[in-house]
Amino acid sequence: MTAEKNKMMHIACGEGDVGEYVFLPGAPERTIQIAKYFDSYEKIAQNREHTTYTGYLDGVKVSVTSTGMGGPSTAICMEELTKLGAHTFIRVGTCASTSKKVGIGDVVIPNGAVKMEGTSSHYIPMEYPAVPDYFLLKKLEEAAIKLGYKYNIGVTITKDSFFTQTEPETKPVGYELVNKWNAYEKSGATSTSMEDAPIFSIAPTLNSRGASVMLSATNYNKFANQDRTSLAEYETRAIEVAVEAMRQIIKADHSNK
Ligand SMILES: O=P(O)(O)O[C@H]1O[C@H](CO)[C@@H](O)[C@H]1O
Ligand SMILES: O=c1cc[nH]c(=O)[nH]1
Repeated sequence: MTAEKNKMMHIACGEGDVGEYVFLPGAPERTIQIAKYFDSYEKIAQNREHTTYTGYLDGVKVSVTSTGMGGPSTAICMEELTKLGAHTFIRVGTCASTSKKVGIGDVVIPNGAVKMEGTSSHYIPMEYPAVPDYFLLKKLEEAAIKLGYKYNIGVTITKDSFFTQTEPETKPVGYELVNKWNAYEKSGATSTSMEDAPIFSIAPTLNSRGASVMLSATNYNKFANQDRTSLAEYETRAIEVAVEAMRQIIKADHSNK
């Protein structure tokens, strides 16, 4: 925390500002879209890439904080939220399809993440797998079924760099990137984005739980241009699944107390 205001250095939230249950979109603009699903909400803070709203779901305090893009800011965000009492994190993101099984507008719930990124290795050994919390994963799947959305459960690829995925052949190490992306695909990975592996890896080290639900922004074609205007009509699907799952997680947690 900073000395003067007792606020966390990056997310700019202080004691009592956030709930134990937190949604983690990458994009700051998505925070308000998620907060609108709360029973009530207020804007708490905005600093750098981190915007936070806090409100209530079925009487329990919950928050949404944007992580920004990629592992480093996501790690900072989770660390600071944990210091303020958060213990359950659901990423609500967008991803690209890396499989014919996933089309644009599909809901994607990762059951593991390829660590094509560097942040998780600051916490845990590289050979240790990045997997979401199983209970959270189950609740996300149940929510997708309840809401009737087409969903995929599969391995996601977390990368540190966007354009080395969308145009790998143009990069100096393209010879390696292209082969890696082909290998991940042949190994069955169904999606890619930029925050899942750090969330899955860091959560247990903070005695917390992490999982992810994403909306596929593309059809199977990692080189396609993405038309973001066509996304708006689908984006709420991942949010709805995340909110419904969080309600059920909260209910289960409280009935177990
Ligand atoms: O949709 P969000 O959560 O912003 O995440 C995805 O979008 C960004 C890249 O465009 C990366 O952060 C990627 O993970
Ligand atoms: O292509 C995409 C879309 C969303 N997120 C990514 O990381 N890549």
